[in-house]
Amino acid sequence: MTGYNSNGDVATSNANGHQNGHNGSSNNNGNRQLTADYTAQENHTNNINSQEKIQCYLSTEELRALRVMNEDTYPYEVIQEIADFIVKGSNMRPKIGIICGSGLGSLADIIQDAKVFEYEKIPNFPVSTVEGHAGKLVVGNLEGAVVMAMQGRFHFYEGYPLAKCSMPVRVMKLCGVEYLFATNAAGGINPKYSVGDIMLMHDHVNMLGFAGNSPLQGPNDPRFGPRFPALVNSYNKELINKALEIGKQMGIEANMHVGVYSCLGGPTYETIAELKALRMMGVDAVGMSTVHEVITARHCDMKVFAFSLITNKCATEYSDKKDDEANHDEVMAVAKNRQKACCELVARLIRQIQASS
Ligand SMILES: O=P(O)(O)O[C@H]1O[C@H](CO)[C@@H](O)[C@H]1O
Ligand SMILES: Nc1nc2[nH]cnc2c(=O)[nH]1
Repeated sequence: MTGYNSNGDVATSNANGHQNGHNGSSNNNGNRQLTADYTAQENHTNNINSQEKIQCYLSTEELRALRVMNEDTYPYEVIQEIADFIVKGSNMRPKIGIICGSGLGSLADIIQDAKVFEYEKIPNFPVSTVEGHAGKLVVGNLEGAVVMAMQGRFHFYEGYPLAKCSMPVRVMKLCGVEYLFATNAAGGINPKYSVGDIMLMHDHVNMLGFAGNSPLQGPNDPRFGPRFPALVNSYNKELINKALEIGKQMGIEANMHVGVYSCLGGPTYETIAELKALRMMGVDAVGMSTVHEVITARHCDMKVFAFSLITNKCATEYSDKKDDEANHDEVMAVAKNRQKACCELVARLIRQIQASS
């Protein structure tokens, strides 16, 4: 059920009167607090009487997320306002946009002369609710280029519609961004991949698209791009080749692959049968993000470079071993261990883009 607190924020509870969200566990900011009282509208199974006041423990971020989730689509003008806010507030016009994957937020820490915007202070911006996604937009200089980096992306499983998950890519476009660098943590399905490897994305299988869901659903605004965009050649070959060359220079070519990523809705990790099916479809790595961002970026004609950090090996055979189960702590730990290599790859590639422009 849904109710509203005194600030007009939306708060929800399930049939047992417990709040929806994270089952009482702490969110990424750890500042869970009493944020709302609301009047229960009906009897609950735990005998809370009708009209009795109950307390709702959602963090301020979660309440704001719920409110933003319930907003409708983002028209061009609203996205323009957000872009103007960022360009004016930073006094910079970025050329490269970076989306940091789970545990890869340090990609934004290497940005110099940074102007940092917390998502909750950006008008009409969603907020991050996942651990490992700090919820900050960082604008500044990296290897001679002005970049804007999202320390925290939005996922479908957080409750945001896909168009909202990838709305920041359009903000990037209207800020002046020409290149999207999207990174993610992913499970390796290709048996040749090891934990810690980097897979440069050269294609994707859009499972959410198979199910009839797209960030471009709804009326098309031609100021962003065409109604029916083509997606072959979505991943810029020149940038992939440059990254492979950089991998050699860094001495990590044995841990680098070029492969196919697939995005599932999450938040569950995959079953063995699903992983087998994905492998049969030619998928090398699986996650819960990136594809809708790439679609949105290609729709508005941005050049795309994307890679997956393989944070866990996906089991494709049945076994009783607990080790076979993916978990987010492991994902974060591997990302932390490999963040230096990921940062270096991104920095060197940006240096090359700058050198050749
Ligand atoms: O894709 P990113 O944001 O890197 O995160 C990946 O890791 C999380 C699961 O551990 C999911 O959010 C999945 O999408
Ligand atoms: N769907 C999915 N997302 C991930 N993110 C990191 N690892 C995984 C995984 O194994 N599956």
